[in-house]
Amino acid sequence: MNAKPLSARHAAVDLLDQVLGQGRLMSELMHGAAWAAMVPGERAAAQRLAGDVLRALERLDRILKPYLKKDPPLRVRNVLRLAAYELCTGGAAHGVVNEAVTIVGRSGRTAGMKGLVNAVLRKVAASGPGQWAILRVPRLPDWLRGPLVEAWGREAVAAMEAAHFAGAPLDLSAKGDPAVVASAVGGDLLPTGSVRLHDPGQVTALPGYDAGDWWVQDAAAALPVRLLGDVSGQRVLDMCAAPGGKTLQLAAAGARVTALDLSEPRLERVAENLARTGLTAEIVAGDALTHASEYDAILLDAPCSATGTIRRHPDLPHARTGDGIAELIDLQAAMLDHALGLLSPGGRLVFCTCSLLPDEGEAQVDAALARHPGLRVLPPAADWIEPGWRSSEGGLRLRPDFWSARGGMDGFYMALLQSVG
Ligand SMILES: C[S@@+](CC[C@H](N)C(=O)[O-])C[C@H]1O[C@@H](n2cnc3c(N)ncnc32)[C@H](O)[C@@H]1O
Repeated sequence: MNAKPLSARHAAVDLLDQVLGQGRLMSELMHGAAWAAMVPGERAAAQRLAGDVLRALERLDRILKPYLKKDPPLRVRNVLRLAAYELCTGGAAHGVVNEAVTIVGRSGRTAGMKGLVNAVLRKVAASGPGQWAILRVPRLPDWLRGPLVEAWGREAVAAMEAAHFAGAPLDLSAKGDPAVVASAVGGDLLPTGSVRLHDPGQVTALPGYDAGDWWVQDAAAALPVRLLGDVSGQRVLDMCAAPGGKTLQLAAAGARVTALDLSEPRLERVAENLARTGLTAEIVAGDALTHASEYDAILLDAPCSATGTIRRHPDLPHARTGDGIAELIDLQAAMLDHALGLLSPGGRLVFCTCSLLPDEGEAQVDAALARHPGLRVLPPAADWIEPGWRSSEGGLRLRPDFWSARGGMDGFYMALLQSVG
């Protein structure tokens, strides 16, 4: 007999265990038989619940602390965190507490703590909602908070933390006229041309999904391609292309795109996205550091810490520790150097990263200017650029606390480069 599919809460606790216990990212985890057996609505609910708990982790631990004399095993703590989140945000106590006790009871290693879970949650049901309303916005873990405070100051980081806690709306990029997409899906047309939905429901059920009229892409992530200007008919290399949001933009703008990426599985997503939208690009599996050809323009969306995407990936600050960023910085510099050698005379290159760390953005461009005497930053010219976005070396710095009244944007850095002489 087949086992009963996991409930959303049970699957959410499994996700929390692996993110917080093993440093895994949620995107790596939502595969396999147990996930496939779940009803789609339950899968989405599990992902949402785990994400909400990770956003609120510090606040939940503060609420639970007075009721825990000893530190419980991680799984029990995660069951308590999830239930506390639901109790503090309007969940019905009976159902929430019962399922928490059931989940703990399923494993011989935790079954002995059913009574504790029940008792703690009864107390949280009474006092938690009042505390929830007054506790501070959860802070980022120290490995990230420290460098961000150094780069942007305490006030800016507090505003970023508020943006991370608030989560992100859904942004779409249109294949054709964004005003038509905005009206079809009932979204807002942003000044930069993206379409924003605050309460989208199921993405694949939105009008125009099957027809490939749009794709999901954060408003900030849609800007690097726009810095390249008119690419119609030009040979453009999307040097780190997968899953392909920027490839789609380039193809929709009429470029002859080569979509290069090291990861074949990730390139399958590029192929699927091209097929759904009816756009074309040459897909190449290969290493950006050895790729050889010549291009009129190159988009280098380099691998990075992804610290700009935390609004959408609240698991990242908890699953990561900051290890490996120095290697990424070296890789970004090597990719940039190699990319400059692939440009035809007068060719343009956009370097960008979805990072909040200046070492992966402003400092990377400063260092490239020092290494390449003929290299220039071309200050981007577009009516949608706000003065506060410009950085001193000539690039654009976007942060999650920008556009707060509109619902924020991902953190991103981008600069338009050209070699002269
Ligand atoms: C930030 S993601 C790219 C996102 C993509 N531009 C988009 O908009 O959908 C970075 C990509 O770099 C790829 N990558 C990492 N090392 C690489 C290498 N040496 N050569 C080519 N691609 C690489 C990764 O597989 C990953 O897909």
